[in-house]
Amino acid sequence: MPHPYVLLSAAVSLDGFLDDTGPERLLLSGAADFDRVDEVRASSDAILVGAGTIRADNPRLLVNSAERRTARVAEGRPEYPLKVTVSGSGDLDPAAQFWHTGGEKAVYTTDKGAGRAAEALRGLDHLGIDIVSTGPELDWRAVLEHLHDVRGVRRLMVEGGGRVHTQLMREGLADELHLAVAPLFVGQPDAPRLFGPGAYPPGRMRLVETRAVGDVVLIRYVPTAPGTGELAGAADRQWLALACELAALCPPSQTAFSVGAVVVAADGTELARGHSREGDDPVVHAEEAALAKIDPADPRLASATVYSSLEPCARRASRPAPCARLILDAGVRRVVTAWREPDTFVAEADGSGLLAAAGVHVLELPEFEERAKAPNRHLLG
Ligand SMILES: NC(=O)C1=CN([C@@H]2O[C@H](COP(=O)(O)OP(=O)(O)OC[C@H]3O[C@@H](n4cnc5c(N)ncnc54)[C@H](OP(=O)(O)O)[C@@H]3O)[C@@H](O)[C@H]2O)C=CC1
Ligand SMILES: Nc1c(N[C@@H]2O[C@H](COP(=O)(O)O)[C@@H](O)[C@H]2O)[nH]c(=O)[nH]c1=O
Repeated sequence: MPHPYVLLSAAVSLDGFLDDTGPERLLLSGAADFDRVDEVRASSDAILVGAGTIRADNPRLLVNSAERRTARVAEGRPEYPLKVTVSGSGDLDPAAQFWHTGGEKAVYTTDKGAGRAAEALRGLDHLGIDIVSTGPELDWRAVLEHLHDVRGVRRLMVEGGGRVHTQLMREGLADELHLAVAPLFVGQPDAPRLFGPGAYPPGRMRLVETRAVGDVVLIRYVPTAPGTGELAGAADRQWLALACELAALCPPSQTAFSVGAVVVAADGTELARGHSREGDDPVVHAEEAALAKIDPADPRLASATVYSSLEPCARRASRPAPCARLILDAGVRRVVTAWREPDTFVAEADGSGLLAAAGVHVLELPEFEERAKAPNRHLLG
């Protein structure tokens, strides 16, 4: 199921803290950085914070710039983004500024927390606060799916705190991290940290930007490590988007699809990429071209993911082995595709079925189907 684009935003001290232990919120950002945060808020459909941040900071989470609010309205968007919180306990203070400022509000909670939250917020019925349970436990995927499908959220800004950021990062659900590093120390071992201990996606994230904002440095990273098994992660979307871009590089053809493929190790290292008819080979397929660039003895293949804009082919006349076979022979156990092969050239090709029958995890992300089809429009009736 599609998710919103999830952007984690946080300001940290040089020693990695989100706040100090004092009663007041620690201002890590300076004026210029708070204005940058305001701009990101204005570009978002919803802003999420955990119930811990509501208790600690009593935030308003507004778009403060009148010009930015006017621009949102001119674009047909609500003046303020939807405000979202998560709470397991349902222990929410009805006097918190969160409820009394800005746009619409939603609470995601558990079956147990939903009753407590409804009770706590009973006096605020006129505000139409939406309380949604995801079941006995808080299920982050269910939260994101509900925000996307029911609330129409396409871009979600998450402003903390540490427990929320840690879970979204660990579960591979963050599409982007905005880290503002402030030139000061907290030095208190009990102060809240940005990220707690636990099992995070392996490997290194990809740096997409650094920028000085006053005396603060903004660092933007995107994830690279593929999801595991049947679960799609944020990095899967980045890699599949790249595969769709590679499809646009294919020499044109009236008799074959244009497809892009990338092979990525479990730690997010790109092993190889390819596209249809690349180099001097007029019939080579994208997955075939990419796999040919990797040593078959490379031990990373067993835990790698193949991203292909079109499902790997199941039969072909121009080569002895179809791409589904090549993937199995390479020992790859996970494939992510955007588009099922239509009957244009081969009737009932079912490369995905062939791979799944051999125990490979095959994921289809239909939100990329239009991008995968784009360079093939002339072939589709
Ligand atoms: N510098 C910065 O950029 C920012 C700093 N901060 C700081 O961070 C601190 C707050 O962080 P933290 O205490 O980690 O709080 P969070 O804002 O991460 O909220 C944690 C709360 O969210 C709910 N929650 C989160 N995940 C789950 C789950 N899986 N199941 C059930 N409930 C869940 C729980 O609510 P419940 O208790 O109701 O069950 C939990 O106590 C504050 O000191 C604040 O100043 C916050 C934001 C940004
Ligand atoms: N302290 C801190 C942040 N804290 C975030 O800002 C929220 C308060 O928002 P508002 O009440 O609208 O001003 C707070 O709850 C937390 O999410 N953010 C930053 O970019 N830099 C900072 O230094």
